[in-house]
Order: sequence, then structure tokens, then C-alpha cells
Amino acid sequence: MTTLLTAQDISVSLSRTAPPVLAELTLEVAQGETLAVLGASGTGKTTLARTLAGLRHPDTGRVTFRGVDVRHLGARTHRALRCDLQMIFQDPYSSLDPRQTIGQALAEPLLARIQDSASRTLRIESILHALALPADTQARRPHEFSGGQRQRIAIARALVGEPALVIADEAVSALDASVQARVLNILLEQQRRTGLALVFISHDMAVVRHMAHRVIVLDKGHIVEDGPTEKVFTAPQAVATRRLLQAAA
Ligand SMILES: Nc1ncnc2c1ncn2[C@@H]1O[C@H](COP(=O)(O)OP(=O)(O)OP(=O)(O)O)[C@@H](O)[C@H]1O
Repeated sequence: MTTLLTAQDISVSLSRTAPPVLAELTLEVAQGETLAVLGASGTGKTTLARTLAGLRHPDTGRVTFRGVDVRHLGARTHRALRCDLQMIFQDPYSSLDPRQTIGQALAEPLLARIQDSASRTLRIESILHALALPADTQARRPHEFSGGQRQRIAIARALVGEPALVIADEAVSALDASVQARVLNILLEQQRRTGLALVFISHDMAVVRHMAHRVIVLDKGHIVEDGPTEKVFTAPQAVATRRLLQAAA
């Protein structure tokens, strides 16, 4: 399977006195794969997600997406590549520009791949419909929506361009059960159709078990468990994994 994302020996410290949040951590994500990241609160899952997406630079080590250092994805020459790596945050405020209409925000990831504006609008309509958002969503701005609707808009923005990789950090946790199921089905459908890869961070063990092919568990800056989902759930090796499973039981 083609490797899409590689993190090699990445370390991240957030304070000079505390031990590093991530300590020389190495991982790979392949095309079509869902990798879940588990760990108790404060073990660095969000820090890892941001570092993988190129939003935080590691103190040591390197993250590459399709062989390109993620620090360089902001460059004009890598625009198409940038669109292929999307992140969905826990807090949708940070990913939506209050000045843009939703139509403008959702057109952005499509500009490099769909030239015709009518075709872009059709694609945007289709993802908004799939996420059960109102028909007039495109003309409106983020502040006109509820928190849950904004989260769905952020999800639509991440998925509209059919990216190769989505890093989802508690992306569906705040949504009610039926909307959550709808979003998870869209992710699975896109994975089947386009080979979408996912880095999936969630506290919800049932959702992780349903979605992930492989699970890693973080503890004290290290990956203490790494294996196929069913194996991790039925025969966990690390103490940290057993604790998480017990807490969820
Ligand atoms: N800006 C910051 N400055 C200093 N320390 C920070 C900062 N942001 C986070 N931390 C600390 O870094 C550690 C990792 O935080 P992170 O948010 O990555 O963990 P997490 O596993 O995502 O947690 P949660 O499951 O609670 O969301 C925590 O101990 C946190 O207190």
C-alpha cells in the first residue's frame, strides 16, 4: 500500500521544564487506511494531529506528506498537495473565516481541481446536502449557524475536494448521534470510493472500533501500542491501553 504520511522521530516540547509531549515518535499512514490515535487526556493527541498537519513544527524530526515536508505545503507550488491534506478541528471557529460566505469557503479547496464554477457549485451543493445542511447555506456566513451546524460546515469544507488524507481531531464528538452516524458514513463512503486515509482521534471507543483499521496508543510521549483494531481491543498489550478500555467499559 502507498504510504501517504510519514512522521520520523518527531519530538515536541511545549514547555522547557516539562517532559516532551511527543518523544521521537515515528509513524506512517497508508492510502485508504484509518489510523486511530488513542490516549488519556493530555497525552498529546491534539499536538500530534497539529504536527502531522504541519500547523506545529516539531523540535526534532520531520513529517512528510507524499514525500514533501509538511512545512512546505503552504508554498504556492504545493497548492494542490495542500488541498489533499485536510484537518477537521474540535473547534470549528478556528477553521472558518468569519468574513467569507460558506460558498466561498467551500470553493477554495476546489479551485485547483475544478475549473468550471457551475461544477464547483454542484459539488458543494452535494456535500452540503449529504450533511443535511439547509439549501441556502452557501450564501450565508459562519456566525449565522449553530455550533453543530458550523462543525458540519467545517467537515464539508474538509471533504468537498475529496482529499487523500483527513486528520480528524474529535471531529464528530460534539454532534448528536444521528448526525454523527451520517458523518461517519460519508467518511467511510469516501474511503471506499477514493481511498481516503484518515487519522482519527476520538474518545469514543465504539466509534474507533467501527472506523479504524489500526490503532496507536500514546502515553508519556511514546507510542505504547500499535496494532490492528480488533487485536488492540481484544488483546491489549500496554497498561495504558487496558486502562482506556476499562474506563470505556
Ligand atoms: N500551549 C501550550 N503550552 C503549554 N502546554 C500545553 C499547551 N497546549 C497543550 N499543552 C499541554 O500539552 C499536553 C498535550 O496536550 P494535547 O492537547 O495535545 O493533549 P490531548 O491528548 O489532545 O488532550 P485531550 O484528550 O484532553 O484533548 C497537555 O499536558 C497540555 O496540558
